[in-house]
Order: sequence, then C-alpha cells, then structure tokens
Amino acid sequence: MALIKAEGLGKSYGGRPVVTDLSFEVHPGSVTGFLGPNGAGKSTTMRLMLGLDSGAGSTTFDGKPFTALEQPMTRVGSLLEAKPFHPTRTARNHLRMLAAANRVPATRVDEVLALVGLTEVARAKPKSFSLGMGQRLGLAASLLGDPDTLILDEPANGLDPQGIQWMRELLKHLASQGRSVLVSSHLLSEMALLADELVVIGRGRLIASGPVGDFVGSARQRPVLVRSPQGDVLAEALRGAGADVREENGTLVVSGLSASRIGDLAHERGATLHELTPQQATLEEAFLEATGGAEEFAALVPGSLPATEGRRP
Ligand SMILES: Nc1ncnc2c1ncn2[C@@H]1O[C@H](COP(=O)(O)OP(=O)(O)OP(=O)(O)O)[C@@H](O)[C@H]1O
Repeated sequence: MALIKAEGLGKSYGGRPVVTDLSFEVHPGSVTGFLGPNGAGKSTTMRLMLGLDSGAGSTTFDGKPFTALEQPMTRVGSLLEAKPFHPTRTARNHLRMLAAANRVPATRVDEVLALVGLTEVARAKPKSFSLGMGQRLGLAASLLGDPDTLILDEPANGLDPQGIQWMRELLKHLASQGRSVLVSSHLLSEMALLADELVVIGRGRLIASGPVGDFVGSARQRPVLVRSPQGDVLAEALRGAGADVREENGTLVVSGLSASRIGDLAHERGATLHELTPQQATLEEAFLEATGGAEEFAALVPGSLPATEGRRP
C-alpha cells in the first residue's frame, strides 16, 4: 500500500503563485482530508500530484512519480473536478472502455457500478445524470483498477445527505483495507467526521498537517462547565486561584484552570459538584484559530466567528 509524498509543490498562473512550496504525506490505512477554502489551491495541487499540470516539486507513490507507474489505474485512482464523460455513451460502456484501455477485466465494471450504487442506471447516459450521480460514476471510474491510492477532489459535491453519509462510509472502508485516501473538501463539518489526518492549506501554502486529534487538540484550552449547589463559594475560590469565571443559567463557565484543579478546589472548599465538563474545541474552532480567523477562511464556517465569541460552549 502506497505512501504518497508530495515535496515542494509549486504552481503559478500568469506570474501569480497559487501553490507555494507545499510538502505533505498521505499515509496508507487512513483518510487524509485536504482542507482549504475555495481557491486555496486544492485542485491545482491534486493535478500537480498526478502530473496533469506542470509545476515545481514532485510527488511519489511508494517512491515513484505517477508517470513512472506501470498500469497506473491499478495503483492510483483519481476523481478530479472535470468529468470526462461522453454524454451519449452509457455509464456501463464508459467504464468498459476505460477498463479495456487499462487492461482491467470487464467483469470489474459491474462490480464498481454496484459499489457506487449505479447498477440500476448502468444503461443510462451520463447526460441524464444529476451532479451526485456523475460523482458516483467518477468514483466508479477511479475504483476500476482496484487501486491502493485514491485522490478525490470534492467527491461529496452534489450528493444529498444520505449520499454524503454513504460516501463517508465507503471511503473509511476503503482506507481500513490499507489504502491511502486523499480527499479534498471545503466542508469542515464533513471532514471532522471523515478524516483521520488533515492537510490544511490557505492561499496555496501549508497551514497544518497531521492527525485530526492533534490539530483540534492544539487549539487553545476551552472552558470547563461547573455546576454546584455552593456555586458562589466555589466561584470565589476559583477566582482566587486565577480563573476567569462567568455564570450562565446556574452554570459556572470557568477558563484558565484544568478540570482536575477545579475538582481539587471544590473538595477543599467542601463544595459538592453536580457537573464538571471540560469543553472540546471543534475542528472549526481549531481551523479558525490556526488561520487567525482571516476573512477568507471565515467564509468556510458560516456564522462561526461571531457565534464562537461568548457562546455557551
Ligand atoms: N487554469 C487556470 N488559469 C488561471 N488560474 C487558475 C487556473 N486554475 C486555477 N487557477 C487559480 O488558482 C487558484 C487555486 O485554484 P484551485 O482550483 O486549485 O483551488 P481550490 O482550492 O481547488 O478551490 P475550490 O475549492 O474552489 O475548488 C485560484 O485562484 C484559481 O482561480
């Protein structure tokens, strides 16, 4: 199963850099979310990785560039934004031609059609397909060669909520079989559910990469929610220990002290605890913090900037 290594990727259009010195890895057995706002350079990066665009740097699949792979369709499957379907050739024939050209057995065509849920429309022409059905056909094509690596650009585009859930489960399953899966999206909430690892870019540059948990964990400490029948006594003790304490509907929102320290203080003051809940940062909050909440990025999380401020966590 292939380790993908992208090193020093770069691309300019008309002298304007859109991808700059971008390096990251995609590990086998995991879904790596490729995250960035519209225009951040995700599609350009994926094209560079597959040698479909010329630019700086290199990408290797277990040490070999895409163009040096024998039978590349059996090693790397890709779904890019432009869909090269022939409008009047049936979905099945489209896949049969692709299979024949790549020495993939024709029997695989019906397998992948079933895998993406298109068996019933196998004899329909893609021009009658919805956006979501087109995505499924593109995914079927990427899976034809049973590749150990998948590079997918916004595969959930056009899918309804059930389709998005189906896609998430399929990609997680494919990764669990040991494949390397790189999937781009500008939807943070979907990525939080799908990805094991993240590569986050902004304006063509790397912002962060690594496990989702590390990325979220790197966000500033969030408050702890505390409820106690002796709330006033406890709040005074917490403030005395340097915490910032707000009271909201009978709950103390405590910043600046760990949950265990709060528990110790409550014990010392004889205060009974009815709740002691450390709050986790969300992927959205970690993302906005990492990107400094720049306007370009805020567009990714509608409403999240104002709502984060002073919101009950
Ligand atoms: N063929 C091209 N000619 C000129 N500029 C281009 C071309 N392709 C992309 N760009 C520019 O490069 C930048 C990065 O685009 P790219 O499509 O890679 O971003 P993206 O992160 O995939 O965005 P999206 O989420 O909207 O798909 C954008 O500013 C885009 O306008």
